[in-house]
Amino acid sequence: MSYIAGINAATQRTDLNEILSQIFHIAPPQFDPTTGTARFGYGLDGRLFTEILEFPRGIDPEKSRSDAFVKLLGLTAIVLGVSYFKLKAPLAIEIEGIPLTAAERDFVIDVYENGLGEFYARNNLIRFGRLVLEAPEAPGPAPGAVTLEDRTLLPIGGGKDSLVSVELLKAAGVDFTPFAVNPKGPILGCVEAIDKPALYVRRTLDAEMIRLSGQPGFYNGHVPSTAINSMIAALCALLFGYNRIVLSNERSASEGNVVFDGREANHQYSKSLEFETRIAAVLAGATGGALTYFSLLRPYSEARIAELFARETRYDHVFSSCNRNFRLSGHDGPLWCGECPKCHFVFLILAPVMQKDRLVSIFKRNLLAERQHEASFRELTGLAGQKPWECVGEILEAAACLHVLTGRPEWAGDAIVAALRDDLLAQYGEPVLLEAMRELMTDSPDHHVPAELAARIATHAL
Ligand SMILES: CC(=O)N[C@H]1[C@@H](OP(=O)(O)OP(=O)(O)OC[C@H]2O[C@@H](n3ccc(=O)[nH]c3=O)[C@H](O)[C@@H]2O)O[C@H](CO)[C@@H](O)[C@@H]1O[C@H](C)C(=O)N[C@@H](C)C(=O)N[C@@H](CCC(=O)O)C(=O)O
Ligand SMILES: Nc1ncnc2c1ncn2[C@@H]1O[C@H](COP(=O)(O)OP(=O)(O)OP(=O)(O)O)[C@@H](O)[C@H]1O
Repeated sequence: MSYIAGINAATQRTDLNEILSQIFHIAPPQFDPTTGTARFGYGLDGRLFTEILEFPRGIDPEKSRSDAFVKLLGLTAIVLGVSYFKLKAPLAIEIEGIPLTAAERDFVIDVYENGLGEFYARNNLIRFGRLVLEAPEAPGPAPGAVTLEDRTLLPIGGGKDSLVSVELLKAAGVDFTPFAVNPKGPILGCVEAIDKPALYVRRTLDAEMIRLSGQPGFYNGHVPSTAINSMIAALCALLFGYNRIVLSNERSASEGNVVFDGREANHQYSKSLEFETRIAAVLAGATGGALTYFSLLRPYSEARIAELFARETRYDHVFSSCNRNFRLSGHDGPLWCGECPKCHFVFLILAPVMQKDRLVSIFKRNLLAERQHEASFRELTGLAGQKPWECVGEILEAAACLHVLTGRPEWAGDAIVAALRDDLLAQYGEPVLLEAMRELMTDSPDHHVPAELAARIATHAL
């Protein structure tokens, strides 16, 4: 199929001439060290948008003038741009005044292609390999090195994963500063329980972009939030002196949801090992190797993280993995909605490793006893449909956990466990489910945790 025909065949909602004539414009960002405010400007289809980041006060203006900070501010402008780009998803992206090396161009294309993979798949938009990026070329490979203090910034998401990192770092004797963008609900509750001073950034998206999203003529969809939060963390690292950003992304996040347009589209792409490798290289390149970025939990499956989480009870009534808590407009419902695939998945992986009454007291109900969720659990375990577009673990992981419960007297009679038991055995067979569970509890060597830290962590995670 020709280039034009390929676009034509798959862009059903947008007229071909319109896409070809549109350009997404990214303006040079501005940063004011006295107020700690960064402003990012975008243009699309005759409209201008502005996104604002507000950092803590007390910034040394010299730090914001370093080549490395200027470079990362530019890259952040580009990464934050995905929210505005997605309104029309044109093929051309024009970047003004932000020079890029070849490696940075590849990174940007990766964010705009694979980072938006779910968005393209769900809107049936053919964009992979077709985006045209116009940006000034950076004269040299990278700015000079910056000096950063030997300190760790730990992004906190309010869920179990970053709390497992908290406990592993504490056990290994590594000090850290909790970090969050737009902290609310469970994030604030977790940071209070962690009991360390935190670093917070306020992020304000352009209200007009939010209003237009999904209106006639405008697309809406998922954006790579971990890429966005990571770039904001990197700016904080340079402004406040941290040489290490430690993520809490599990190995299960590397599994995609569907194959679309010849590629795997992954809801959690910017939590994957592939993205971690790319962003770590870009951050190191921009800082002369001073800033490192890795996920402490990469060796672990979600099932293994659940087992590590269950060892500590102090977060039981403050944490939540339910994404309804993190809507921009806020959320005044319970910590766990109990209705979404993420609630179902987290309940399922905690059940084999937690006392039943403890788990039920966290969720305030027994989700495995509620028959109305059967379809959702069937999707999670691969008995129906596709892996949900949510932050859930691998299909076989969910199936193996459910199978474990069929052998536990306290769970075996619950409606979902009883309803899925025979279908799981018929679909996978017991040897596959048992082997999957053994493999899920075996730590993967495929990670970027520095060797010395990995060895210390492994001792505590035994
Ligand atoms: C909280 C949440 O899950 N939001 C997703 C949801 O958006 P919704 O409309 O229900 O609420 P809001 O988040 O308040 O969004 C309002 C509108 O604003 C747009 N928007 C939001 C944030 C942003 O950075 N850019 C934006 O343009 C949004 O599109 C709405 O129009 O559904 C959206 C569409 O599918 C999702 O894009 C929202 O997801 C948020 C961006 C988000 O922060 N999600 C994380 C909780 C999340 O999914 N994390 C993944 C990791 C993904 C990754 O690759 O890093 C995970 O934990 O696995
Ligand atoms: N608002 C935020 N600010 C900063 N970092 C965040 C924010 N939300 C999520 N993160 C980080 O992004 C990564 C992915 O978030 P994710 O939601 O998977 O983790 P979590 O909330 O710790 O655990 P769970 O999977 O149980 O929700 C984690 O490293 C998390 O700490």
